[in-house]
Amino acid sequence: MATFIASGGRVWRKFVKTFPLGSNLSLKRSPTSALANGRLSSTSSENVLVSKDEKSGIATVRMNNPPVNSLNTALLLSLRSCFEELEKDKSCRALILTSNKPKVFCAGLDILELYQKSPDYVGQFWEKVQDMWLSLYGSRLVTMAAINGHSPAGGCLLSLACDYRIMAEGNFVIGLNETQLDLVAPFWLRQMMVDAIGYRQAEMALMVGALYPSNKALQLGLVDKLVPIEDVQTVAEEEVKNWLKIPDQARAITKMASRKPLLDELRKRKQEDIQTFRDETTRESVQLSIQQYLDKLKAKK
Ligand SMILES: CCCCCCCCC/C=C/C(=O)SCCNC(=O)CCNC(=O)[C@H](O)C(C)(C)COP(=O)(O)OP(=O)(O)OC[C@H]1O[C@@H](n2cnc3c(N)ncnc32)[C@H](O)[C@@H]1OP(=O)(O)O
Repeated sequence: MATFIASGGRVWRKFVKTFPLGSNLSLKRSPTSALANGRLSSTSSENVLVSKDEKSGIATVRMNNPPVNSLNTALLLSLRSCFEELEKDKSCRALILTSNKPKVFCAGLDILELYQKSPDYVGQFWEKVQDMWLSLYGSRLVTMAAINGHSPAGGCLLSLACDYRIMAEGNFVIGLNETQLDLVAPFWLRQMMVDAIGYRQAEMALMVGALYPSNKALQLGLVDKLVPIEDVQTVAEEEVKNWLKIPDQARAITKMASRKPLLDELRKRKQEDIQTFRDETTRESVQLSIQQYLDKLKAKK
């Protein structure tokens, strides 16, 4: 039986303040997890579970927002807060982002946050998406997406913001399907897709809102490695350890040099991007498409 330290370090005490510890403090870990050998700190909010191996400095962040980890306001705030706290924690060197519920990594933005809401509300919501992305994409840490299930739209956004993507084999999809909802992926999301799979493939994928099965995603370079679902976490930990053989400072400076232009561009155009999102999302025809998409999701059952 592992012992969990809920307030072992500065970062965790802060978390306890931010997220009152709930009944899920006894974070479940895969018995094969390499972190089982280290000293583990853990804490939890209701929607994000965090554990950190003190020896290696590897944190695992598990999204825990049933049923499908859709990114609502609360989850976006928790993720951002968690990324920022880990960033400040000098002993933290890497972050593995995964789902506490295998089979769905993240279903993307919570569509209900975009449906029948005021322009001000959706504008504020979009700013939370931007801020969460800025904190993950701009992180000094090694960031690894352990994609243990479906990862459409905002789920793909989270994955693309990481340095490396390991996905579960099988019948899971990933991609930017925004146009299927009558939405247009913003420039910074489109750019990450171009950077990952190249201009032509990204252009086609974005236009048709393609969702790719994991083997096709590997072929395109949208993900970097495919493994059986039960091995996703272990392989992510092994991969992180390889990355950590590189000196942190040189790796982080190199990462920032390549990401700074896109980070700066969003910072500069933040208000314009919010305005576009507000205008587009609240358009009557887009609201109708969102309603139809929601109906289609419900009819699936
Ligand atoms: C620049 C200007 C413009 C800019 C606009 C730019 C926006 C760009 C950025 C990103 C946009 C987005 O992410 S838009 C979101 C896009 N997301 C998607 O298209 C994913 C939709 N979901 C799915 O495909 C599936 O749920 C999937 C993830 C594969 C899991 O399938 P499952 O069979 O396991 O689960 P389901 O039965 O489908 O779902 C369980 C319940 O969760 C609900 N649900 C599923 N996905 C949901 C979601 N995203 N938001 C809310 N609710 C969701 C379902 O309706 C069910 O509700 P009940 O029936 O009540 O139980």
